[in-house]
Amino acid sequence: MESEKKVHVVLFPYMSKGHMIPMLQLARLLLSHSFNKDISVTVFTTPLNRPFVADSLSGTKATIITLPFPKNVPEIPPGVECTDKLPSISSLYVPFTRATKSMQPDFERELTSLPRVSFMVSDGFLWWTLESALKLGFPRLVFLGMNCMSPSILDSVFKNQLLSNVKSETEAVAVPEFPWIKVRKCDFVEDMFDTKPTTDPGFELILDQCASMSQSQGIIFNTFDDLEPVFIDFYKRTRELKPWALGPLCLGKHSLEDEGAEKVKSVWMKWLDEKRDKGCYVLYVAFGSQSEISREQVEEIALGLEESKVNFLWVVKGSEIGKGFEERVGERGMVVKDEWVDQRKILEHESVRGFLSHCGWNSLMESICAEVPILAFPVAAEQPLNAMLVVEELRVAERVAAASDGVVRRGEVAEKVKELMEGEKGKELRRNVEVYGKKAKKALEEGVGSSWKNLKNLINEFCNNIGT
Ligand SMILES: O=c1ccn([C@@H]2O[C@H](COP(=O)(O)OP(=O)(O)O[C@H]3O[C@H](CO)[C@@H](O)[C@H](O)[C@H]3O)[C@@H](O)[C@H]2O)c(=O)[nH]1
Repeated sequence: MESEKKVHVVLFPYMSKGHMIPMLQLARLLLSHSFNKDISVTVFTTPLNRPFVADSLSGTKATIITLPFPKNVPEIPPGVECTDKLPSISSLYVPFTRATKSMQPDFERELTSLPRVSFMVSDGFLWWTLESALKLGFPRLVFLGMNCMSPSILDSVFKNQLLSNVKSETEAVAVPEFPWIKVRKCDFVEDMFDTKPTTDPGFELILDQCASMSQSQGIIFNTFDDLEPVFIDFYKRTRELKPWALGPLCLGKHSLEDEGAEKVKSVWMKWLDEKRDKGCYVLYVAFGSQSEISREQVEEIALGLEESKVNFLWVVKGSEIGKGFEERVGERGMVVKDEWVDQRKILEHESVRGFLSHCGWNSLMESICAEVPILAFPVAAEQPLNAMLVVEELRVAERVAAASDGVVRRGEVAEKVKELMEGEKGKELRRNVEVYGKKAKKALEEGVGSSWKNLKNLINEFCNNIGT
């Protein structure tokens, strides 16, 4: 049977844009790799996520299978199948994620009707997919959409209970494995360093995810060898779970739409064109697909941008900005509210010279690839660790400092924004990010790039040397 000779990869992304996007980029990368004649890819998702998945995979031969999302889950409003639609991600992440396990029987039924699976890449949050892989006899690789440094630091903080006895939020403690790196309590999700009863639902979920991860056959990082060699090497030397650096995934072939004739231009792209034509530089401001920022913080950012006097494009999700702001900044600023923008295209625009970012890993990778220096404004999750990587290790970013109440004040925003866009520091960061941007492109160069070769090796390792 012909299908028996082929490499068949199953991908199962978590239902959150920040996780789906890099996994779908991985699908494109697999299908455009020079083994493409031998590779087929099946992506699992749910009905309401299907349009986004299909759009992201347009023009490829990927097969999409939808599984019904669990119904009647207490706390999860009907019709919510993606975390960006949750009324609160911080309080509903656990029940939402737990509910996905009810998809397991349907998932396994579908798998048994598919051609033999060579290996599966599933999101680390979907811990139960390992059971399915073991039951049906194929390898599972785990994907978190992260870099290699952040989970390495998180592991150390957690295992060594590094911050458990530290009272101050801002006291810096050295990480034993990487002593030049200092962590502070305020850089971690509340309570993650305290020992908890194993009955705590959030803690229980993490334990299940970690157990499933450690029994998997490998872990894929959205990074590349030249970006964080120390951390990738550390992971290789000290972990049983084999790391595969395959990024930057955002540099895989864009959709056909991107390559073909230009669609109708959005108002913000036209606005960027106008700024370029007038020789003006623009700061891009965005906080990812779903971040929850307090009203007070949004207001401070707005006033800081106003005070900075720079041109800016601000993509806002689910937040209200104080009255009169847009009128006051006039032509200098554009605010895009609750709309999906093509962030990669914005970052690649000639007028964009800086990125005020919440430090989601996809955003940082996209900024590095577009050679745009960053003003790091971490908000949640592993973002403060990502900020450390880009600020302290790579020196492609500057970081805003929060006041003692955790809020970053307008004056700080204004000062750092000006420095990034017009100051000496901004110039230095731009020089550095240009170097990494070039290395990023090299990593995926066909036949020679480190990530290109890593992907080839991964396919060979799990598919009995097909294509060599
Ligand atoms: O209007 C929009 C909004 C977002 N994006 C894209 O959406 C992705 C957002 O990803 P990311 O920057 O990583 O932010 P989050 O959505 O917050 O991502 C979650 O997932 C990431 C990967 O695991 C983590 O690093 C973050 O901390 C976590 O919040 C990026 O590719 C953006 O280009 C758009 O294209 N248009």
